[in-house]
Order: sequence, then structure tokens, then C-alpha cells
Amino acid sequence: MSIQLEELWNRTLDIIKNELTEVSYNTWIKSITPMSMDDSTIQLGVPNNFTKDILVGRYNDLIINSIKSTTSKTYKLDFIINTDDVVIEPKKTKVKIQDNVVANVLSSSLNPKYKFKSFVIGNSNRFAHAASLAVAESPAKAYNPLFIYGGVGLGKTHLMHAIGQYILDNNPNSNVVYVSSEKFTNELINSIKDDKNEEFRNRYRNVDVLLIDDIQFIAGKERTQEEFFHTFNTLHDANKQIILSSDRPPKEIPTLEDRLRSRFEWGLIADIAAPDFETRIAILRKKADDEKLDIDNDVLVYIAKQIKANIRELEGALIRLIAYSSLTGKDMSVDLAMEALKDIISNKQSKQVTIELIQDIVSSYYSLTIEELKSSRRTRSISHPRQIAMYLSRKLTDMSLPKIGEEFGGRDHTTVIHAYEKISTNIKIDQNLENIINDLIKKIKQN
Ligand SMILES: Nc1ncnc2c1ncn2[C@@H]1O[C@H](COP(=O)(O)OP(=O)(O)OP(=O)(O)O)[C@@H](O)[C@H]1O
Repeated sequence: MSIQLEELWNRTLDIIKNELTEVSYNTWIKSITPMSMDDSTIQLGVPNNFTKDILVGRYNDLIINSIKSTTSKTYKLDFIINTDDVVIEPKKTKVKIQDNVVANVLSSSLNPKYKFKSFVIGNSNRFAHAASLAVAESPAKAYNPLFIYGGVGLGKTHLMHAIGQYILDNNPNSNVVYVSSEKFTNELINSIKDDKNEEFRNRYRNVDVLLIDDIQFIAGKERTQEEFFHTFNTLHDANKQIILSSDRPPKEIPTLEDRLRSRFEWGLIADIAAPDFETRIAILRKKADDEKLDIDNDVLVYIAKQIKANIRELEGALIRLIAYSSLTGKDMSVDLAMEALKDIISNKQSKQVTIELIQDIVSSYYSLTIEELKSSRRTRSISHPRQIAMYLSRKLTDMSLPKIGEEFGGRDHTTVIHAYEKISTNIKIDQNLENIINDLIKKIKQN
């Protein structure tokens, strides 16, 4: 970069900084690297297509005008992708002006700790964070619905709350509703029982922003899916923002109606993966700073090396260490961390995979009861998960074939062999099945 361009860009940044929230500035503007300029055009490098779309769509004029205030000249901007790590092609929806809806702020269900500011960004969640902020900045204007998915304790709820609060901060009259799919289902059941269906509908069909957490749990529940289908259509048609979270992508939610699955895929799908080591350290460091504690890096490294797959557990370990240190009056050190966390860590290392655990995870994945899984029923919606559970029992435990058969409602060992062989063969030709099996193995091992 030439010195002239560097100076120009720094002065431009000073102007833009005053125009945007810190989070928007850090996410979009800071990701730009000025590359080169000639008499009429400035080339700006950006990390991916998604960021480019947002910059061109929302910030082009701001950048041009800010450059103009330092140079008194109008330059054209040319955005080039530096490294393109995002492959998702978001579907754009029509832009309409939002109605002014009477205030009905149900902000109490939003946790004030879960803001964009407190969310640590790393490679594993960068895209989900950018997508969430893009939606929060312009609800229902670009990506609708936003579907965030990822494993347990990786920040889905945090991002959803952050979106809700960002929207409320900018527009306190917005009607923002956050609900878990379990609560949605329970409220529906109660409304049917108490003959208050109309009230239920009005509550959910008159919102500006609807956030539903853990949407995978409505799979297999016919009436809830039906009701949600109409809620979804009403809101989408009225240009209201819908944000959903799940532990897996729509195509991997078994027993989800196709009409819902396709709707979930209409907007933007963003995943969150387990954090890498640097991100785990950054999360721990932020948490320690929030608590105003100066903790040695060695101690944080020890915790980050032990707990890898769940940020809730990572935070829990640090909180436990802090409590342990204050109760025993001992300074925080790696030795103290080993002592304080020995139960959690040895538990993690020695926990054995059992058939019971496999049955538990497979049945809840397919919204079945364990009794159904073990039953003699042969409908595919039950026999297929049963075969998967038998396959996993054979693969992940040391149990003998007769013992596995016994645990599945007293079946013969040849049935177990058949299930094992069938699933092993199908995995090789069915990518979707392979993904499901891998996902299940991950869940089993995480438990
Ligand atoms: N990137 C992050 N930066 C800071 N804190 C984070 C981050 N990701 C997750 N957390 C914290 O980890 C905890 C668990 O996150 P959260 O509840 O959002 O997970 P989840 O993906 O919704 O999990 P579940 O599947 O159990 O609902 C929260 O306290 C959250 O604040």
C-alpha cells in the first residue's frame, strides 16, 4: 500500500468510525484492506463475498463520502475478494419498508449479557457472527429467515439474543420475541387446552422479529409444525424477520416436514463449529477481564487444552477455578486448576459409551421414545433409527452381538449383524446418512 493511500485510508476510517456502532465498524469496515488507487478508483480488499455484498449494499456511499471529505474528490470503489472462505449464496428477498407496529417489547426474555460486544469472534463462528449482525442491522431486508446451527454450547443462543437486543437498541418500539421451540410448543398445547388459540396466534403473528431457539425439537410434532408453518408464512409475507437456531442444518433434521425444511433454506444458513485453541484462549481471557481478574496465561492454556468442544463448559471451568481459588484462599495457578477441575476432566476422559447412552441420543435425535426404539414395530420411521442405534452400539462399545440384541428388545444377534451390515453399506453411498452418523457419534462422544 502506498503511503498516500495509507494516510488517506486512515483519515477515512476516523470519519467512518464516528458514523457507526463499534460492532458494525469492527465487523465490516475493519475487515477492509486498501489495495491500490489511481485517479478515479480505489481498490479495496475484503475477506469474502458475504462481506463484499454488505459493503456494496450498505456502506458504499458512506465510504465514498468519507473519502470525499478528506480528498474533496469522488472516487469509485472496487471491492476485491482477498480470500473467499464463504460458499453460501444467500437468497435476497424484496426490500419493503417496515410497518410501524405498536410497541410491545418483550425484552425481558433477552439476557443482557449476550450482546455482540461480548461475543468473541474466531474462525469457527466468524460467518455466523457476520450474518447475525447483518440481520440485526437491517431486519427483514436481506436474509430471511436466518438459520444458525451448531453443536451444544457454541454460542447460538448468545447470537440470537445479541440480534434481538441490537434491534431493540436501535428501535425500542420493535416487537421482538425470543422463545425456545419447547416453550412455543407448550404455549400452543396450553392454548388449545384453554381454547385460546386466537390469542396464541395473535401473539406470534404480530411480531416484528421472531427468534426461535432449538427449532429441531418441533420435528415430529405435527400440530406444532402446522401452527409454525402458518406463523412463518404470515411473518415472512409481512416482511418480518425470522431467526432460527438448531443443532443441525435443515436437511439433517429428521421428520421435519418438507414444506418447513424448504422454508428454512430460503434465507441464509450459517454454522458455528467448535472453537479453535486461540479462540478458546480469547474467550477465557475476555471472561477473566470481565471479572477483573489477572490470570496467568499458563492457567488459561491449561483449561483451553482440556475443554475443547463446548464454550459453556469452558466458561464453567473458569468460574469453578475462580470460586475454588477464592474459597481456599490459594493463588490461581496451573496446579490449582488441576486440583479444581480434576472431577470435570477425569469424568470427560473416562466416561464410557454405553448402549443406553446410544439409545438415548438416537431416540431423541429422531424424536422417538426409547420404548419405541426397542419395540417390535417395523415402520421405517422407527426401524431405521433402530438399525442406526444397533450399528453404533456395535461400532462404539465392546458389547457382544447377543448382548446388543438383548438390549434392543431381545432381538437375535443375526438382526444386529444385518443392521450393522446394512448401515455400513449405505453410508458408502448416502452422504446424508454418513453426515447423520458422524453427527450422532459426535453427540455420543460429547456426553
Ligand atoms: N464466541 C463467544 N464469545 C463469548 N462467549 C461465548 C461465545 N460463544 C458462546 N459463548 C458463551 O458460551 C455459553 C453457551 O453459549 P450458548 O448458550 O449461546 O450456546 P448454544 O449454542 O445456544 O447452546 P445449546 O445448544 O445448549 O442451546 C454462553 O454463556 C455464551 O455467552
